[in-house]
Amino acid sequence: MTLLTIERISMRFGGLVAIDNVSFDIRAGDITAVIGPNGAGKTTLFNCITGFYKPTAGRMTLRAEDGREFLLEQIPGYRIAKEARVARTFQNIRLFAGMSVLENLMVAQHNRLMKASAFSFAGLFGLPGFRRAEREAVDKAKFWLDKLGLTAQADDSAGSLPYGGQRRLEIARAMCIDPVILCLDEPAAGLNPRESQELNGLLRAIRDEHNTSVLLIEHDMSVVMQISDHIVVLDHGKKIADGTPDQIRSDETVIRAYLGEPEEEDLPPEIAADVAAVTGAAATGEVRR
Ligand SMILES: Nc1ncnc2c1ncn2[C@@H]1O[C@H](COP(=O)(O)OP(=O)(O)OP(=O)(O)O)[C@@H](O)[C@H]1O
Repeated sequence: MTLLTIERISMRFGGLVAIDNVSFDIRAGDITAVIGPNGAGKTTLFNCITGFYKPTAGRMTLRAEDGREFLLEQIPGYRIAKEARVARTFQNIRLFAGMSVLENLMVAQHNRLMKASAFSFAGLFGLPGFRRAEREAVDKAKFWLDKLGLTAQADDSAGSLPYGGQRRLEIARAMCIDPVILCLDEPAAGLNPRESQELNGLLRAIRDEHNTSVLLIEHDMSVVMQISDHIVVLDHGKKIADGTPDQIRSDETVIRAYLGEPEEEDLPPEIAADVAAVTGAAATGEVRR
């Protein structure tokens, strides 16, 4: 079933066209990756889907399980998280650094708690409905702390967690809104190989056990190729390919976008490794442009 249809989305910044007429579908239950060289428009596309930007043109239709449809380009950003249940993390981590790890997860459930407190009255007097909602919020926070291996740090300040822990906390916070789509902007950035493997397992579990589809931007091709069901490739704001990891690996246009036109000199090792991961070629000096 198609969960989100992106139709002819464009985003201009003055004279610069960051996204140019891009269309694709996100199926329910898939891990979809958006990849492409630097400046391809990945983050801009993410910002459009999650309501941080309003696209200059195009339509994004999210179909909820209950049959409701949300036109994401039309509704205010806060409703995209609250009602359409599209959650995100950021390329540069954005936690409440001075709050505890547990408090960060409680803040994420603020909307639900405010409603249960009848916007303060039931909360002030500790009425049963509010107390139940509060217990459920704590239980949910504890569930995700456990799932992400952060239980022992629950009372530590979020800012004191090591980098990998902060990345996991951002995912836990996003999961506390029970998202239908979890949008992750470079979740493997800065992780070591072990943490990167753990992330793969976590994202598969989120897809398989929590009825949440995953949309990720990622430069780490070992993550993308191992876990994605569907890959969309952008280059200079345009979609140049869309398919399974195997289809993307052998797509000539994608190989050219990463490789450039053939020349004699060797690629720098870090680019050669990226190209090799996309194409399946050996990550050595034999990859040339
Ligand atoms: N707010 C903005 N104002 C002006 N130009 C912008 C803005 N945001 C992005 N751009 C431009 O849009 C283009 C696409 O940028 P974007 O960050 O979406 O690419 P990206 O694929 O995410 O790149 P990277 O992999 O380096 O993060 C770039 O040329 C960028 O400079």
